[in-house]
Amino acid sequence: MHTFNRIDLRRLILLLTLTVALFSFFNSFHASYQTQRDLLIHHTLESNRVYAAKLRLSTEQLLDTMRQQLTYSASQLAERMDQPERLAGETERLIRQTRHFNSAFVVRHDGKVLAASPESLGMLGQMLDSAGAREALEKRRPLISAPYVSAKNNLVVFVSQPILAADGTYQGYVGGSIYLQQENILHTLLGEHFYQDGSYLYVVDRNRHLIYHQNLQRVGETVAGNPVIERVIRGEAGSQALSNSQGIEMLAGFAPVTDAGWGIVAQRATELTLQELDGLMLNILRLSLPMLLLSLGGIWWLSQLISRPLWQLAKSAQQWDTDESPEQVRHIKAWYFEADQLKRAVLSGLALLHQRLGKLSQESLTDPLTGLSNRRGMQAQLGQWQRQSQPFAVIALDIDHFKQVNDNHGHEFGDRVLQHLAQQMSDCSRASDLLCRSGGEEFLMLLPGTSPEAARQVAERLRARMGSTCCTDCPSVTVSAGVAHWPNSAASVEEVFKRADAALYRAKHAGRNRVAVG
Ligand SMILES: Nc1nc2c(ncn2[C@@H]2O[C@H](COP(=O)(O)OP(=O)(O)OP(=O)(O)O)[C@@H](O)[C@H]2O)c(=O)[nH]1
Repeated sequence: MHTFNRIDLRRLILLLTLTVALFSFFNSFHASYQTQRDLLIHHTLESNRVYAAKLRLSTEQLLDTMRQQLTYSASQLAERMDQPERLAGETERLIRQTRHFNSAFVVRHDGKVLAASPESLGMLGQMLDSAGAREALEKRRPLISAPYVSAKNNLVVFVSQPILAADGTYQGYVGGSIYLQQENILHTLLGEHFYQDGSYLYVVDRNRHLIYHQNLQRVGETVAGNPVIERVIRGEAGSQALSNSQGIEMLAGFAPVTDAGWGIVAQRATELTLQELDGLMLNILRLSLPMLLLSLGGIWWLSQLISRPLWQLAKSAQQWDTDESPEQVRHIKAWYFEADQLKRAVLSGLALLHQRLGKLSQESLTDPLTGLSNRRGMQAQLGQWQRQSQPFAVIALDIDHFKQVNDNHGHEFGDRVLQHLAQQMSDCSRASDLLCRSGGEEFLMLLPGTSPEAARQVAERLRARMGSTCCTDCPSVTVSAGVAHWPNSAASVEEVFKRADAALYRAKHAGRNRVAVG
């Protein structure tokens, strides 16, 4: 019983295969998650890099067009610096026709504003002293200024072109302002590319000032400690995962606009990118679930199929001592090698066991000296006759003066006499009779379906044979016998044996070598 409390093979197989199956499933799920994650991050970085590079080209083209416009204006104005209407007309044209600038100016070499559009600015005739104006006057070459706060308190970037007379004399410059914190050409150019999926971009100048950002509040802000900005203002292009100035993980692509000293950064929050992955993995899980359940069912079924023969063999071990067990074992379907070998071994073991048990049981019911039944053997047979209400006669036999035989001729001789009597009993009886050595030199013959008289005759015949035929080298040995019958002599079986014993006692007392009927 104890062994059956232990975990069985089926559960072990189930445990093992389920562990392996679930481990493999989650391992491949995890690997798939990691691969998809890396792929998604790689794709986002790459698309942001390509996107930044594309906008860099667009921005460079825009700046180029602006310069061409201003170069054209400068060439038109070189000989007309003394014609205010022409100057005003040109600044107006720059604003209205090109739509590149929020305001346009023609400034004399000493900083005086000769023309300004829109007129509402009220700048005409003023002396400019802003950073952009000073820089343009000092450097006297085409310029894109760093962002600065203009005279009208706008955060601007100023693009200017020197006006040179035919002899090369510097006369001033013509330029346009881009108001960074208002609708401007950069918004038109960059804003239309703004993604709706959480991607966004910004532009910084060489001093890390934001000159374009979707959030206008941030324009003009200086961003420090951002590795991508550091790289892009060094002139590098590429992509990088980073933690931005607000501590948010970002996937950024970047490209420098070298001429202007600007850097364009396109980025998307890593978390937003990976949100797609959660949905993707859930989908994978949902799609693979039916297969997983099917596999688990298969594992359960297979584990049962594999363990069943061994379990049946193990269970049969509880009943190996019964006569039915070989038949039960034979019916076990041992469909694979090990189970088949075990079944064969069990069957041959069982055959041997039953043979031994049979022999042992035979030996336990038999008297070893004479080969007749002993008392236990006789009881077994008697029980059967009683159940069948089978009448029988009893002959109780006892060798006369057997002690003397032993004393005079030795114990071995005595044994041979006992064997001889057994032989004679056998010769005088039928196959259905039960012959038994019930004690030392006491014997019983049970004769089923035999009348008291017929039994007496058998006893008489036996007595006569013993008297005349003993061993060749020994004096004649006689026997006395008492006969009784069940149910004629007594109602109970115990009583009928007593009756036979009593008859034997009488035969002894009457002089031995005779038969008495009880
Ligand atoms: N050789 C031999 N002798 C046995 C065996 N079993 C019992 N005996 C002997 O049988 C003898 C029986 O003696 P008793 O019971 O005195 O009976 P008896 O000498 O036959 O005398 P009565 O029965 O009165 O004729 C004893 O001496 C036992 O030792 C046996 O297996 N072999």
